[in-house]
Amino acid sequence: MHIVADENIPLLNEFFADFGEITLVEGRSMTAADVAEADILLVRSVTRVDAQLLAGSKVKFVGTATIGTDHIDQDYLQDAGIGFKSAPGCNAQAVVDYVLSALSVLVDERGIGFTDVSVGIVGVGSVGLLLRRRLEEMGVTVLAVDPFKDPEEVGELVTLDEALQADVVTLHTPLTRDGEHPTWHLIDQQRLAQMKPDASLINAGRGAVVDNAALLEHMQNNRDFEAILDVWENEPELDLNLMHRCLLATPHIAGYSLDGKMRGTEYVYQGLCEFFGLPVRRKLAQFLPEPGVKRVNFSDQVPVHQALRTAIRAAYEIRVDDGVMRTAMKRSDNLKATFDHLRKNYPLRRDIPTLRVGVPAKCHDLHEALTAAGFDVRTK
Ligand SMILES: NC(=O)C1=CN([C@@H]2O[C@H](COP(=O)(O)OP(=O)(O)OC[C@H]3O[C@@H](n4cnc5c(N)ncnc54)[C@H](O)[C@@H]3O)[C@@H](O)[C@H]2O)C=CC1
Ligand SMILES: O=C(O)C(=O)[C@H](O)COP(=O)(O)O
Repeated sequence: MHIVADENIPLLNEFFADFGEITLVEGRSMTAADVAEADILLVRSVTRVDAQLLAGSKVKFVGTATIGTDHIDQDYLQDAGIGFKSAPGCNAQAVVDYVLSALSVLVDERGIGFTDVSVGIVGVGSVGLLLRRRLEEMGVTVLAVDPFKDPEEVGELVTLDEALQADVVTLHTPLTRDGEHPTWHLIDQQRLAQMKPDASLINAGRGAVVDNAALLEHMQNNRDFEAILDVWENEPELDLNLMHRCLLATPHIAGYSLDGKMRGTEYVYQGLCEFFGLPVRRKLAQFLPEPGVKRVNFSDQVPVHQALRTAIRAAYEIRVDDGVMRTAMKRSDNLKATFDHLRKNYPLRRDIPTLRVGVPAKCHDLHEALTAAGFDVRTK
């Protein structure tokens, strides 16, 4: 069989070489000519997969190594009898780590602790639910909203109006344009006006869930309002004025831990095996390397809040990604290419649970707080 795959999918040979020859293609510029002779198409979020790309091709199966599926015309795939598999939850942990790192910066900026803020979570799926569990175990007040979920399964839910009253609102919905509760421009001028004037908005979902022009205008009129954006309306195009006004800005890398990306490949491989009725022979654990940073130790002198933010930032330091993006954009004469270059050349990062943290046996509060945040805590 012939496989055409986005060149940015990791472990392609390790997982898929047994299926046939693999041709690598640049995902964003993939054309119908690239896929015409393919039996299997493997993509990431930057390839629009629809009739325009696939009509007349031999493609029997499409896999996307991503959580999001807004780039896939699933109705077309179904009508055309083409198999499909995405990677639900593959990088949820990485996005949670991103939000925890962002929160650590926000509370530092305000000279407060994690438990001094309330967090509104919009969308309580893989990412939102994991985030909710981590935050609540850390003692943070959460106001969660999800019109499609049952509180029996995801915990107490509030209305969007109520969630928007939180100190920090973080968005984890898919991008949808129709149905009962579409998310396109869910956060618009009116909703922004409902938020506290000194609130913070985090978007690590999809750019167009926020009306970016309205957000910039809102921030120009409310100097204490902060935004942390990983995703941008119309990316890889970017409104530089919006980026400059954001407290933290990153190039759609919230989910880019090595664990998350490789897990995405594994989930698609499993879907492909199922589709063709073949046994699953490969497992991610065969290929994941040892973490670069393996252990952080704390003494009994460190306050819990300080240990938490140090450990979170040892695992993932959002300010580095923010700095790299700002510098690259400043020097760039092609913003779209720079945005994609930053993503393609993203440095190695591991999920929080891969970091072992040593704490003295007598420090029960510290043990509890770090465990709540997801670390592999050991007493020493
Ligand atoms: N920045 C990044 O690198 C990444 C971004 N994402 C984005 O994050 C999104 C969420 O990821 P998951 O939690 O894994 O997806 P999921 O599908 O597990 O959960 C999404 C949740 O949003 C809810 N939802 C839908 N419409 C809503 C609305 N109008 N209001 C409130 N809730 C609504 C759904 O009911 C569902 O529970 C993905 O669709 C993807 O677009 C995902 C991974 C990485
Ligand atoms: O999984 C998702 O959904 C994401 O947003 C991915 O992290 C995006 O990564 P790319 O597919 O654009 O490389």
